[in-house]
Amino acid sequence: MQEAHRLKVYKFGGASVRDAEAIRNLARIVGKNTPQEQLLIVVSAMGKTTNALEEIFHLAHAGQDYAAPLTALREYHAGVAAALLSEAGGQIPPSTANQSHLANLLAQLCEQLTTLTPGDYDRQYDQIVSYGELLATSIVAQALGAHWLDCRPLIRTDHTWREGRLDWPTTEYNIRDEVPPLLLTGPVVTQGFLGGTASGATTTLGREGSDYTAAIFAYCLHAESVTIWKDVAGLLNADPKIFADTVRYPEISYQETIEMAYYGASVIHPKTIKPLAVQRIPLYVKSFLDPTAEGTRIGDCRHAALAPAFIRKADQCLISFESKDLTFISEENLEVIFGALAQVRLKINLMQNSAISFSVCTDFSAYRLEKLLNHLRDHFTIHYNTGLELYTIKNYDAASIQRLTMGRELLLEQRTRLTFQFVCRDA
Ligand SMILES: Nc1ncnc2c1ncn2[C@@H]1O[C@H](COP(=O)(O)OP(=O)(O)O)[C@@H](O)[C@H]1O
Ligand SMILES: N[C@@H](CC(=O)OP(=O)(O)O)C(=O)O
Repeated sequence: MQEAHRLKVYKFGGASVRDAEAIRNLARIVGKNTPQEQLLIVVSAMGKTTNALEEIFHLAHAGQDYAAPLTALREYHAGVAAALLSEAGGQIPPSTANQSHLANLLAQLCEQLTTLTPGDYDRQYDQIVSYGELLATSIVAQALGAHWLDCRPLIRTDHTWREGRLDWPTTEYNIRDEVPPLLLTGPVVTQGFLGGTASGATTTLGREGSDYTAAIFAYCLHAESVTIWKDVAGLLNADPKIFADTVRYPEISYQETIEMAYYGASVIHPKTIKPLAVQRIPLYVKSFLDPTAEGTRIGDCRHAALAPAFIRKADQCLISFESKDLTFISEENLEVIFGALAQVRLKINLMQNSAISFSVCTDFSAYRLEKLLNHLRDHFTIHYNTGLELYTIKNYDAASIQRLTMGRELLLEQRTRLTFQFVCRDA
């Protein structure tokens, strides 16, 4: 077995491959690599394709007409592929094999949509929504003249549809067996977000899970570094789409980053950091709009006190459970509540206990909430509020709390030495 030395892993998300010009920009970034460096390129679905596929799947599963969004999706991908070929000025050789690869994938998607059956929503979701990454990588591999690698037989997961849990030993064995020889022949392009079960069904790793895929490959191949190319200057102290006056962290530790991702900083998928930290592989967050700019280095470092970080999680639900007979919330009650939350797969973002009531803040899902109520309404009196926001300030000070809480009615508030969190109504 050959070891991949001096391997870099690049991850390009939806925004960086949203149209032909974006893919040409990607090709310029990749072209800066020296021949001594091997490159594995992980690519997400183009633009908002995953949302479009979710909508198509939802309509198809409900037996409704999905022809219009499916046509739009086909034309979008075929249009980008055609633009890359026609405007390549001879740089990208048209390959019949690759053109038919894309056409085959589109035909497979159409075919699979006609075979959906009632029920079994999450499993069928994965079989359809995964086409976003398959299509995008087909186009990008063609544009780069790179090898197209199907990651699904390599990244082995269990049957937790829409959030496949990794079988690390099998995945590591598969990747180390298959990928190093391919890397010797030039850049390899593969899909983010996808995995496969032992029986060959497709799984997905959770929305925005392509960053995690990059970390999985980097871990298994002992990569030198991972770079995720984003539309921002690096890891900032807040999402610039929500907060004004953001500052960039030039360097930040794995631990700070994992906490920011956990609290909801959507720039990095929360599962990305651990595999990299275990092997001390640095993670660079860089701007595909300004590729030579410094960006952020995430690694094993010590740094001075960081500027407070502001994180908002929207679309939250606050659920409170009260014992029906004024008995205290006990460990036995909590066991029942936690068990039910795990069963319906509602994740706790914040929790608080008082004498006869226990409150949890979770991402809102009407379907999962209904299932939870069915499980627990005989045991507890349950109240819930939807349309809420959860704010977290990491490394807070008085001024940052004042800035964020001013004029807001707080429904729940909690602070530790370094973290201040509150739930309030959606502005
Ligand atoms: N702390 C943060 N620093 C930088 N960007 C952030 C932060 N929190 C949220 N974001 C958002 O993350 C976006 C980039 O992540 P994402 O949309 O997942 O990229 P992609 O899908 O292209 O991989 C930015 O456009 C920004 O709005
Ligand atoms: N395409 C998937 C996976 C992903 O990670 O996408 P992005 O890298 O664009 O966030 C999603 O939208 O959830």
